[in-house]
Amino acid sequence: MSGYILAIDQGTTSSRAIVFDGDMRIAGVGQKEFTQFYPQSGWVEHDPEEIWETVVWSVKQALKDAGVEASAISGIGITNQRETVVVWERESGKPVHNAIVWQDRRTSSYCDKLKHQDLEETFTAKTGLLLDPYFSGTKLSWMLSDVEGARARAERGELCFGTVDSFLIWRLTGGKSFVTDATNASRTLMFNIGTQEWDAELLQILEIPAEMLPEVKDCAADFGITDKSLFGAEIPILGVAGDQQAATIGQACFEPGMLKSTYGTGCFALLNTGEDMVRSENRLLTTVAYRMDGKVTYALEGSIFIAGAAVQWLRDGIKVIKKAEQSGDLAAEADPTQDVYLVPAFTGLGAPHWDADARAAIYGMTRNTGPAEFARAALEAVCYQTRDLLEAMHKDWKGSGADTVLRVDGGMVASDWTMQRLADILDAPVDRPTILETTALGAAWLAGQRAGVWPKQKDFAKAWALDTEFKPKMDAETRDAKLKGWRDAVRRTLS
Ligand SMILES: Nc1ncnc2c1ncn2[C@@H]1O[C@H](COP(=O)(O)OP(=O)(O)O)[C@@H](O)[C@H]1O
Ligand SMILES: O=P(O)(O)OC[C@H](O)CO
Repeated sequence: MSGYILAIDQGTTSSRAIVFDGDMRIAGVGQKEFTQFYPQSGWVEHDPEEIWETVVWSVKQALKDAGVEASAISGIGITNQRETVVVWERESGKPVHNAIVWQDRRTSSYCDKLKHQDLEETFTAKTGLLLDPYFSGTKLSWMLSDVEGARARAERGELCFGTVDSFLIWRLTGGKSFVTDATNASRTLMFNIGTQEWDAELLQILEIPAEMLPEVKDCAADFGITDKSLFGAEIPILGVAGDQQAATIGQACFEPGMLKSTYGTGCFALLNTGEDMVRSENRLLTTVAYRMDGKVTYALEGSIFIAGAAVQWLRDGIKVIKKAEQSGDLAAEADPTQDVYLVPAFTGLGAPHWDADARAAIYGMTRNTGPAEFARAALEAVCYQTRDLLEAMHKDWKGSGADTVLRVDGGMVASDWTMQRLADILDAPVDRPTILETTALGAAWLAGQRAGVWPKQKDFAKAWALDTEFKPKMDAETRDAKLKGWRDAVRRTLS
């Protein structure tokens, strides 16, 4: 069998497919952006058909780029934007509504209502999550209430719910497999992360019929076989994980205490806590890092909604840069005597504040403030927020090893300026690996080791290679003053 593995990385702004060779090196890539719909303030939707088309296109392109036939692929690993809700007809596979994206805040008042009924603790105890519109459950509930006839159809078993992985597998297998994995299930607000089952009580509260939920499998499992008509050969789907969990795997954070942070549209830091379901006292999430051979490894997660999205705002919103790559150089030109802070609560604030109603603000502007200070403030905001998450993690995690370095990945880590500033603000080293497509690599590894063509966990971890270690250089006085300024700015922004 060849060692070629195909990873499908279905992200928030684009679909990507990567063919890896037997030495786990990238052999071919296909990538396509798709449309973001903003039907109302705070609402974000995707067209599932467009997601599907961009995935199929990307896979074909990646195979072409690698010069490899589908028959040479030993297995597929799928990773995806998490929490995003798709509902489709069981008969036809047709979606009944646009996908409601993880960033969408439309269920904010529904979450408040559940909180006022004192239900947050019930959800947190079972799912490790909080009552925030971010997660799938209240979004699915909204779809069943607001799409005409949907709840009755779901009760009759005519509709399927899935996160994006389930929808893609359904389509890839010609409707033969209706499955998900434990990491994606753990983000829905309906899955009990202790018992590893859909939770009847939570489904009842959210008024969701169990008939519409997929079977939950390990991250490395037999998820189905692709329909031959799609790529010219049947390929087994052998690995699935939500994108942040796939990045944790791709970064080989397999030991308790190991920590990664991914800087894409948002930023998500995951700390491996091993078999311990650590309950946060600092508003972090308890979630499934991965489930292999029926054994669950848990993580503490800090989720920040805006990271690279702040760079997009510099580019598309206030137009101070033309390309994301320019943000670091512009920030480096900023006047060091100006203390300008951006609190990027464009869609509320995630961990550790969970303030859905806060909105972004800039503080400390003078007549001399210009594009360079905006760029620095946007990039520094990501660093400060990471520091807030890591401080919360250190308080929650009593095990050893949480002082270890942070492994980083995602589009934003290409910026040396940002990574150096991150190390300075954290006062800790930041490690950037040679392979920045860590998310895709994690999904590919799940499939590759399952197919028996890639190394098992220990040898895979040994293959992790450092590109650059950013060491802190900022003096303590400067850092403390900056952190104080940031905390003041956040306090003034909270709703
Ligand atoms: N050199 C750079 N400096 C700063 N930000 C960057 C740079 N390159 C890309 N980005 C940001 O990274 C994000 C894309 O990262 P990616 O991991 O592909 O995200 P996603 O998976 O969420 O679509 C974009 O928001 C972009 O603005
Ligand atoms: O698409 P990304 O990389 O921004 O990741 C989105 C997360 O999975 C949302 O929880």
